[in-house]
Amino acid sequence: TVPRSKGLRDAEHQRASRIPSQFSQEERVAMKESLKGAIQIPTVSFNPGEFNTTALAEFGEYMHKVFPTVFRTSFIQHEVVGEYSHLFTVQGSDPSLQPYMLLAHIDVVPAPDQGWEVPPFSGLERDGFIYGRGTLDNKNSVMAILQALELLLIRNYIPRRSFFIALGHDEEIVAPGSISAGVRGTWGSEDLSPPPGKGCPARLHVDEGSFILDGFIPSLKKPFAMVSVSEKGSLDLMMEVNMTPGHSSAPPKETSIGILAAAVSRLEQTPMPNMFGSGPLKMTLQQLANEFSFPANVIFNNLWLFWPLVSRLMERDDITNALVRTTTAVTMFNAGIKVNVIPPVAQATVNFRIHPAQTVQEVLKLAKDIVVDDRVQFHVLEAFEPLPVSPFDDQALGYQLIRQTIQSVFPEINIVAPGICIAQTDSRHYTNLTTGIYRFNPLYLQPQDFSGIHGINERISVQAFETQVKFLFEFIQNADTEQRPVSHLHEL
Ligand SMILES: CCCCCCCC/C=C\CCCCCCCC(=O)N[C@@H](CC(N)=O)C(=O)O
Ligand SMILES: [Zn+2]
Ligand SMILES: [Zn+2]
Repeated sequence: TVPRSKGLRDAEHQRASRIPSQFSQEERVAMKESLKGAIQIPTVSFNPGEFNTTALAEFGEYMHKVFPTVFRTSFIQHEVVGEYSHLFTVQGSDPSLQPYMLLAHIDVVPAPDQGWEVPPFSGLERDGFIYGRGTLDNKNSVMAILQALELLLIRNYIPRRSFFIALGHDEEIVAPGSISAGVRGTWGSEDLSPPPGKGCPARLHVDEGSFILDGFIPSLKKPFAMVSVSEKGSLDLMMEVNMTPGHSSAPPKETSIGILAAAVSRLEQTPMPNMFGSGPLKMTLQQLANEFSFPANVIFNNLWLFWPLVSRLMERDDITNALVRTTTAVTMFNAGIKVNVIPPVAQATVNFRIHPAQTVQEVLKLAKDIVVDDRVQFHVLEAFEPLPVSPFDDQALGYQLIRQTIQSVFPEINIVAPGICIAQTDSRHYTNLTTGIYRFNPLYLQPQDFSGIHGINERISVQAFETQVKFLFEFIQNADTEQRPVSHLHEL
């Protein structure tokens, strides 16, 4: 017989208080319409201090309108932080259980119309998909978290474990002093230590930053859930060349633009070293090894022998290349004042995403050694070291809760593997609060969908959004456990 594992709760308790994640047709229509309404509010972050404040204020009112029960429940405290971020404190019935935090962000990156099949802030539904900026990054999470809570409350749910919902308005802005995630203002300044009365630091923390990945690795037969237990660092480096302006009829051998363009070209043509094998990727691939078809399964089960081949193969694709090295992206270039004036200054900004085996300083030095031109000045605009790896063993409550919820909501997914987020998330601001920081969006993601994030035709299927709500509906209840989850039920 299958030994009855205590699991997260014993069966009797689960049956007595578990609320099934089944939604009426009316609720399903309402949740997708709520997401569409959220997408239609253009909460765009442009640059530090440059937000669409009208849209951000409108979004705050919109949440009140579509989630009335959340806002009128006595054990839920809502605070506006930094004018446009929102912190919900959901007080559980058992104060001995450490709280956790769900994180998402309201702001989105700009979306020029060109290239979009539908206007990027229309929220139009087409062929089962809702299109718009923020459908994957990250209004889907904002709305799914609040929608799940609203549906639970309507069903008289009372949480045992307290939790926070932190909805930031400046996640897409990387700037010194920004109050990313909005909660920083609540928790205090840099140290993020919770003020009195906010309870003990969060026990775990779930944010955007990975997905159920489908089709990212050739010869990997089926999709798998990657829970990002760390994230790459970042370095925003502004390079500048200054020269005496003059008449373009008698130009110098090189202008500031030419000097800087050559420096930038050298950076682009000299990739940072391949660090395969010195980060979480090797562990991810080892967990996936038996999911690959022959001969890949032999290769990934013998990385001690085949790692040089694998590291080279990973370089071929932009996304998997981002897993094996620090990436270099020249994202801004500004220079010149008039066609007949020698340009006094040229500036280029390079966005490095730092592999966990490197540091900001190492990347900065490598960049200087590649540019090798004293006329190019280096200005560090913003930098974050790669994050520490969060625990993902059987005793790691956060990881196991995510894993358990994946297995119940996505029974077809039989691999849940730890990995690294190639982008940055607001979770980097919370390392003072917990070591259990996990990044996972309960959505299938295919490579073509990834190109919609910060790109064109960002979209989410209606079904995927409904399942995301279901995941959170289940996760919040699963988090009520007071025991450590059993990560492996005994098989027959
Ligand atoms: C071995 C398996 C293959 C792994 C493939 C990974 C595919 C990509 C998966 C997830 C990437 C996560 C992207 C969503 C989060 C993006 C959050 C974001 O845009 N952050 C900003 C924040 C900022 N302003 O810095 C960013 O620029 O990173
Ligand atoms: Zn995001
Ligand atoms: Zn983003």
